Amino acid sequence: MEILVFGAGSLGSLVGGFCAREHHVTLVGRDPHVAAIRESGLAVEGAVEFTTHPEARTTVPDSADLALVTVKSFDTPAAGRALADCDPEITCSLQNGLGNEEALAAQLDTVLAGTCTYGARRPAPGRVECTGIGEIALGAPDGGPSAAAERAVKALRSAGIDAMHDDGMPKRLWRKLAVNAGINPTTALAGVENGALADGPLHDIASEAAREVARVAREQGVDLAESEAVAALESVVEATARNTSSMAQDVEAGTKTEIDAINGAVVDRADDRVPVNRTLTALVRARERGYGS
Ligand SMILES: NC(=O)C1=CN([C@@H]2O[C@H](COP(=O)(O)OP(=O)(O)OC[C@H]3O[C@@H](n4cnc5c(N)ncnc54)[C@H](OP(=O)(O)O)[C@@H]3O)[C@@H](O)[C@H]2O)C=CC1
Ligand SMILES: CC(C)(CO)C(=O)C(=O)O
Repeated sequence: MEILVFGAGSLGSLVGGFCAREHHVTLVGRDPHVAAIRESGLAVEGAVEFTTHPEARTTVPDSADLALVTVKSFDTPAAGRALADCDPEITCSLQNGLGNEEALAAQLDTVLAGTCTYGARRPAPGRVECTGIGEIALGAPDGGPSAAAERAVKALRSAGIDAMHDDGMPKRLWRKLAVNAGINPTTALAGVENGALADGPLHDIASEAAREVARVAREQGVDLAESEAVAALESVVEATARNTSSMAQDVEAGTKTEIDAINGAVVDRADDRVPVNRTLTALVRARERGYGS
């Protein structure tokens, strides 16, 4: 299969690296990472170790069977516009947050929703570290069967990725949103690892944020119980206790966060009051503007 990974950062390099062992893969990213891969290949380290040689470039190729989108959510509209030039048969978001599929579908025909629980970081150009083996779930954004998802899952599985087709993606996306809405801003603002949310006041803030997400999900017709959202949050806190969340890393580095697609998206979609998500959104936006840093 011709697989294009748009956004060769941490996650894109890891997933693209796996895929390159079985398929023709083009990583679209930025220099110096792209230049290093062209020079010496991509070294995958950590929980899995191998070197692979995907094509790497800074612009999209002419065509692709499957495009995996792994830019941060604020770059999704630009990714959609760039991908329209090569018109992939199937495009799938593996990103966190809400709204990525809609942004891609504004430019592209067959768009799938995806969630990914693999962990990745990029220690240096040409290298990517797998910080945790997880799974990728793909499916139609509105749920139901999808031949495109079946095809994409088959391609990922043949490359050694634990991938599955889920015909209930809306619930899966909202459950992951509840986890990220609880963990990411709370760890970012408190400057702590995920494990600090296991109990005490930070647990209370994160779990109330997750409960609000479940309430908004139900307003949107997605049957996510508050207890299920909190249980998902607690299980990820335990499994990723030593992780510094992506938002905590972004705030620490002074770079833009995905707050708009995570807690901001909950606030935008809420019919009712969501005070914890509203407050977390405002505080992270203030940090992005340099307040309190
Ligand atoms: N890392 C992880 O373990 C996981 C991440 N996710 C989600 O996956 C998504 C990606 O995360 P992550 O990999 O950590 O983010 P990164 O910032 O590491 O990767 C995104 C990459 O895309 C590049 N990029 C953006 N726009 C373009 C463009 N137009 N052309 C070429 N390259 C471009 C960025 O470059 P630049 O920074 O220079 O703009 C960056 O290198 C997020 O939504 C995240 O929440 C989900 C599960 C796990
Ligand atoms: C699951 C979690 C919270 C792991 O750190 C994550 O997705 C992130 O950091 O963005």
